[in-house]
Amino acid sequence: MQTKPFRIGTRGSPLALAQAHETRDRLAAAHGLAPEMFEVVILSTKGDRITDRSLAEIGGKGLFTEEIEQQLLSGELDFAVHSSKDMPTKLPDGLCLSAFLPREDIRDAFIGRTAKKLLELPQGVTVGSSSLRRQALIRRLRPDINVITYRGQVETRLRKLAEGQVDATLLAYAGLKRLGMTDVPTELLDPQEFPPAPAQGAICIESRIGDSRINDLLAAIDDPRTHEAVACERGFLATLDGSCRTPIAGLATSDGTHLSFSGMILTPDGQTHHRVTIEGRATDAEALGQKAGEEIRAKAGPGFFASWT
Ligand SMILES: NCc1[nH]cc(CCC(=O)O)c1CC(=O)O
Repeated sequence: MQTKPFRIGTRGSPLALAQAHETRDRLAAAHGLAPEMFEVVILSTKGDRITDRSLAEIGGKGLFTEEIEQQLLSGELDFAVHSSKDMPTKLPDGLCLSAFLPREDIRDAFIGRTAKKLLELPQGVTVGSSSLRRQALIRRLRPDINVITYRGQVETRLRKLAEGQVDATLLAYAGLKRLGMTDVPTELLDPQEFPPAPAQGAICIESRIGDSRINDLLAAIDDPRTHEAVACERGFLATLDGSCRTPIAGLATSDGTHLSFSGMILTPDGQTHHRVTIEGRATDAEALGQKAGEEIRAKAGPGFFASWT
């Protein structure tokens, strides 16, 4: 029997902590354990420390996970909680994403200081976003807008907005909901026009491959439909993106038997885009995502990526 608390690794941002606490509470409930049986261990990552440059510039997504993964591999942590969206498609040897919590709302939220909607912004105003996908989607719908790179925790971004550094920004509605900030968005964007990032809104748990004691514990809170959807979206991402420099959107839904996916890639200026849709069996989720990736790559042609990467 487990006597020492399980050690859960997480970043220290308010959103990361909310996600770790939700995971702890679900595990405690599923197994009839006291919350004290789970110790939340906060780690600072390079991605948290460097906030003045875009992620693509400083080396991509691994920056939010490196330190945590080292401690998983060395056995100092039992498992780690992340936003699936922040996870590189290739994990270090020995680690896997073993469970996904039921997905939150997948939509992007628009937060306008003056205009309440993206299409109602006056000509030429400034919108802040650090996401290549959001930048390209904004430029596609509003080529007149000045999009600037804008990083930091949710709270920092909202403060910069309130101070007038930008006229509007975009954030994942899922994160705002988890922080209890449902009144912050002034518009929720239509996922057809403004499709989310692969894996947006899904919390995942990373653990050691073959650690059956921990993986059995985690299996009790895995949501299979979210797991399948995210596997498909990550398959799509992995097929397309080695560099983190391509604006990519993708969303799958699974009913447990059937899965449908739609994906989109854009040029950074938003002036060219391609879409793909695919349907199939939920058990083939990852392969379907990869197939969609191959199809959209063929549609776009070699010149598409060569034009800026
Ligand atoms: N890269 C930051 C990040 N990673 C996950 C979320 C939101 C929560 C989620 O998508 O699960 C955010 C902030 C944002 O995009 O607004």
